[in-house]
Amino acid sequence: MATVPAFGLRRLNSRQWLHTFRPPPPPSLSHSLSCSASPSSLEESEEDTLSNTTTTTVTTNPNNYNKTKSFFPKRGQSSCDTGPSPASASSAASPAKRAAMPRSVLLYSIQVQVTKLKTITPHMDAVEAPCEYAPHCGGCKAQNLLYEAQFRLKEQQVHELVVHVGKFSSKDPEFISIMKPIVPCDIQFNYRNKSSYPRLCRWSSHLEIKKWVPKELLQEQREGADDHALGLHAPGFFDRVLNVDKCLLQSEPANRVLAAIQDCWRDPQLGLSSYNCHSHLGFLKYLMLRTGRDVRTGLPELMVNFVTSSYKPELLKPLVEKCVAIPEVAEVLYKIIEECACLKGDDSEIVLDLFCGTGTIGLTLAKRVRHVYCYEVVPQAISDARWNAKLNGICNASFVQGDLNKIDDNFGKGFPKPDIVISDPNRPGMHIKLIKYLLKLKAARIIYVSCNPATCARDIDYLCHGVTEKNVEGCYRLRSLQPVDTFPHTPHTECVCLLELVDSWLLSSFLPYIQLLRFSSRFSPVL
Ligand SMILES: C[S@@+](CC[C@H](N)C(=O)[O-])C[C@H]1O[C@@H](n2cnc3c(N)ncnc32)[C@H](O)[C@@H]1O
Repeated sequence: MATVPAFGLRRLNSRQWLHTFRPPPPPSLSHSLSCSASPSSLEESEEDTLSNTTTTTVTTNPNNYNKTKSFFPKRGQSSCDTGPSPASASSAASPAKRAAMPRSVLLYSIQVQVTKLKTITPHMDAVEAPCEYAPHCGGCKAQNLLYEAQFRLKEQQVHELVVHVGKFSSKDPEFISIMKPIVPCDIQFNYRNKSSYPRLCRWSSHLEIKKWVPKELLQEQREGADDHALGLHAPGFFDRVLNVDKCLLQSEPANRVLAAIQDCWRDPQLGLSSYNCHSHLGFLKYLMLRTGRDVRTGLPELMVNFVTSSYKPELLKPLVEKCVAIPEVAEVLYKIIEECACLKGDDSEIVLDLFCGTGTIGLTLAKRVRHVYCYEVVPQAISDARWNAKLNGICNASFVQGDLNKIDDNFGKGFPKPDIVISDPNRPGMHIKLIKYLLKLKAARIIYVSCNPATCARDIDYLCHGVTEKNVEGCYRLRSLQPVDTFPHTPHTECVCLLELVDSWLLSSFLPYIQLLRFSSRFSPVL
């Protein structure tokens, strides 16, 4: 991922994976990292000038990128770099910023040390974050950026990655029709249907002994406030939890359940203790809220999952009684996938659904195809997928549990050649073994769904252009790339890419002409 919009600042994430697959990009691909900085070594007048600009240039060559760099520049942090070349200065910085840059920045290597951070002028797209926890939580860092600016940045990010990492030319006239404009999210809040992730992730709702308190509230805390918290991880701490009564991203019903639990779980009469991850003492560990819909009735459903250190369901009974359920689901992504699949609808096609999770994509398509073969590594997801198929009365879907990073030559023997492959990997993207397999399989169409535009760009590059270092030839053509903003106020963007096998693309492009030729030759002896 190239840049993350936040507070008018831009951060360049680590692109460690590039080391493994590609040589570093040429210097022309460097981007700039914006941060407020006061170089203490510069003269007074220059310091003033520079602190009024907002730019310090740091090259994004992955070899130079310091993985431990924090999201925001920190006091005392220093970075050593060459000043922008006249070329990059002219392209990367606005004329106003360029004019404000001291000459030394343009001509010499500089070391910048951050001594003071101060917002001089808010970014023109800055808005007030609607969530009271935004300054402390860190879950949705882009909340105080105008939503329109958020999704434009995401669109630009996908575009840049597809050009620089995917090596598609933006000058190619066809590229304009391939790159679709981003689909913004209709629901900018309350869209999240799951509010719990692995332990180290800040988005888990945790019950832990260590309550994290913002600095300004420390006094209040010392004056006897409760030291237990149910909420989200404080940024950068695995053992501190910021108490949260409401999260604007999770669904309204999930918030109502959270409020009901917050209301009573500390009641001493219930005898509930929160878990301490250091001493391993305590009962309540995690709370997971998942919003969904009953597939038979379409009625809303909310799953509330308490993770405890021991099995004592009777202790949870009072909390369970407090919980209510009303859901919300966003289905736009599945509609786009279905459109891309362009199914004939005559029950003749075979679909291979890779990384199927609980089978949602495959099952959405199953009623219009001959058979769907689905693969997934998590056994529980496979049994849920089978259950989903049963509930929906779908008999033409098979689910296989297996690790797609460890496929061997036998992979593919269990199903006929698919017409369409759906691949929806998690953030690391597809393993090279799977890419090689797909290039050998040569299905007519691949729909690549991705939650990480960087690995998506890499994988479509491999599928279309091959991997020279590995002697692999690409055989697909990118037909469309649709970014979808499924997670407003966070840096995440989903992409749905349609790739067509070059042979079948040529055939479908020239088929009308071939038919015309045949038709003409039948009626015209000249041809
Ligand atoms: C982005 S989710 C896809 C979810 C699914 N397509 C859906 O719409 O619900 C990625 C899925 O890939 C699975 N996965 C991750 N690594 C895998 C691997 N090496 N082999 C097979 N499945 C894997 C994850 O468990 C997860 O369910």
